[in-house]
Amino acid sequence: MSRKQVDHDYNLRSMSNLMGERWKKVNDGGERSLIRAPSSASISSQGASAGASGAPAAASSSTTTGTTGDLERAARKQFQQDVTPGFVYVLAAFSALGGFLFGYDTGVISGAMLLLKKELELSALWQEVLISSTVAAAALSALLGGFLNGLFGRRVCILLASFIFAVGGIVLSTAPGKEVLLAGRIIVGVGLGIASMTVPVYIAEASPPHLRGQLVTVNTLFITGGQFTASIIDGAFSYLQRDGWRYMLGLSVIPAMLQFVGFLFLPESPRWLIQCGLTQKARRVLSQIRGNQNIDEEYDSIKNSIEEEEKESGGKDGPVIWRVLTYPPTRRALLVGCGLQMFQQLSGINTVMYYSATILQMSGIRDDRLAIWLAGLTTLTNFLFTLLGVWLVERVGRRKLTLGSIVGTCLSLSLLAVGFLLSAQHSPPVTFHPLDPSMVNSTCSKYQLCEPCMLDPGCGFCYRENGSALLASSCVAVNKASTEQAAWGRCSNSSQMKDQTYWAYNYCPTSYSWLVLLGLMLYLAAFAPGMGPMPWTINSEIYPLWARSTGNACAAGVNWTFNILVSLTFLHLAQYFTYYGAFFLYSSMALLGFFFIYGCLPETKGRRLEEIEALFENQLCSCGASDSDEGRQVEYIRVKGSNYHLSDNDASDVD
Ligand SMILES: O[C@H]1[C@H](O)[C@@H](O)[C@H](O)[C@@H](O)[C@H]1O
Repeated sequence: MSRKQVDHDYNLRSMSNLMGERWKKVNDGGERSLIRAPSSASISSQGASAGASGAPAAASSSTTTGTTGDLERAARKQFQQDVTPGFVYVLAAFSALGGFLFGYDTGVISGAMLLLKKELELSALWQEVLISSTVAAAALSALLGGFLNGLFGRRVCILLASFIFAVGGIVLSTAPGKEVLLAGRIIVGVGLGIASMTVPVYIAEASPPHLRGQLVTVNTLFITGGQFTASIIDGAFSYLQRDGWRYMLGLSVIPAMLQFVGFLFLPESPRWLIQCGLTQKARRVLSQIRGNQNIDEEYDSIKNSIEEEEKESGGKDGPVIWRVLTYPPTRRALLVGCGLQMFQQLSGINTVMYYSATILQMSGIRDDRLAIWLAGLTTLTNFLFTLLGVWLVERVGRRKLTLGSIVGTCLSLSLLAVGFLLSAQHSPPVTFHPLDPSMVNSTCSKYQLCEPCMLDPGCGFCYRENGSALLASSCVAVNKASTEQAAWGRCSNSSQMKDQTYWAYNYCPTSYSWLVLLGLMLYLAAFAPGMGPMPWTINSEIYPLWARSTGNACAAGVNWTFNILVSLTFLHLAQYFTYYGAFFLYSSMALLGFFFIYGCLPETKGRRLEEIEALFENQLCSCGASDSDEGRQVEYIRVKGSNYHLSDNDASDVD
């Protein structure tokens, strides 16, 4: 049914009905009523047909004022709370274990590596390969996940991912050598890629619209929760010098098994079932997820939309990706989805997380173990502020949350950069030039300041501290086996470093560390509620069903690809442009991201999944213009015979 017809068919009768009396049937005896009229912008955003139908809607708008609006909102909220059965929360929690494993497996490796490199005598290259192989495998398998999702459904893919995670965990914890470790890391990466693109889609498809944003964002909360848990486990097992890494890497088997067992009992996405023609099963599942409410209308509307979607996509043949790219609304959605994921990573989140221990060391925490524990503070902050995002997403909407977050991210990155700049400008001089006995790395002795010395990966800064004064500071070669000490001289044996003698690798002692620390905390507070979760949440909702797996697969692939790109280039970037240069670069990326989001990201809050495609019917990047109309989108209440519960799929009228 087109919007034009709908607007003629439905009319607002009386607000008092909403609060207790029954809605009367309108015109054709239809069961639905339109409340709250569309703004001109939202009408036009729904396509030309909507324009002609604005009149009756506008009439009803004029009746919806002041207190009636409040009553309506209160009633809607009440109904929505009444109709949200607990099962959907269980379903979201078990799915989000995939997010937990994502966070745990990507986070735990940094602590494990500290032990691994000693025990297995890993070269720098092997360390890098072990870390990045997982992310590279995830990038590829996310793309494969799109294909598997369409073919076997969401549930099978989540089962497969948790099985792969469990196998990967077992391989890693029992690995006899680095080659098997590498195999284990690749296996885990394959699981990560599939889970990262499937879980948000599954949750979005099972959730009612008023909770969808919140529940999908819970998945990112679990990601950051996994990263936090990983840092605690890293801290705890760092005391176990022998085999500690086996526990760190192996513990992921527990949540993986839990998810696997849980998903043996959880249902397939009803939307995918309908798409596959398994209609009876879809009905059963929908009714189970909705707590046995009457699901006829929701079922019908999903089914109709799917049929319409298929028709509108041109009924074209060929691979889905081709159809996505040649059909303008999905092509635009894909650009927005991939752009968001790209800017999330270009804002440097993983560099900041990875670099947090060093930042803490700069601020004077020299004890390694304490630095590891305090790095846990970074992951905790990330987690807590993601929680804020879960709370905000349905209150302020995706668009405002993402925009606010990227502005804060951009500013705090600039603050971080200024902190590094001031540290560099006040870099302590090298005052002592001992003769390198082995002449292994003579370049180190050429540096006159700490800054260039620490930017050279082959050198470190050895100094003595007396109060706030630095004495006898020298630049010496780093021990290739462990960056925790120098290759020779005073700083070559940590247990013998007496008289307030310290070894600084990768950082310089500075009195501006507080600024860097402040920048770090502000960065996490700004990034975590919006830029962290929103790219995943928004991607799970912006594609029509036929394009959803493919769209999410591409966007997840982009996320992993930029993740690896940013983390692998950071040290080189710092070497050539210095730390402040690198952070200014991330900050400019965030600024670009702001313009992109401002211009191109429409608000999807409260809309039914099948309705969102219409938001991409207009030319891309014309969203900024409709900002002022955001709060005035169309909202519907469906009244079913004697059952006048607000439907959780209340926008189905527009189909
Ligand atoms: O959304 C997540 C989250 O923000 C994580 O903290 C980050 O490590 C991931 O790369 C990102 O995709």
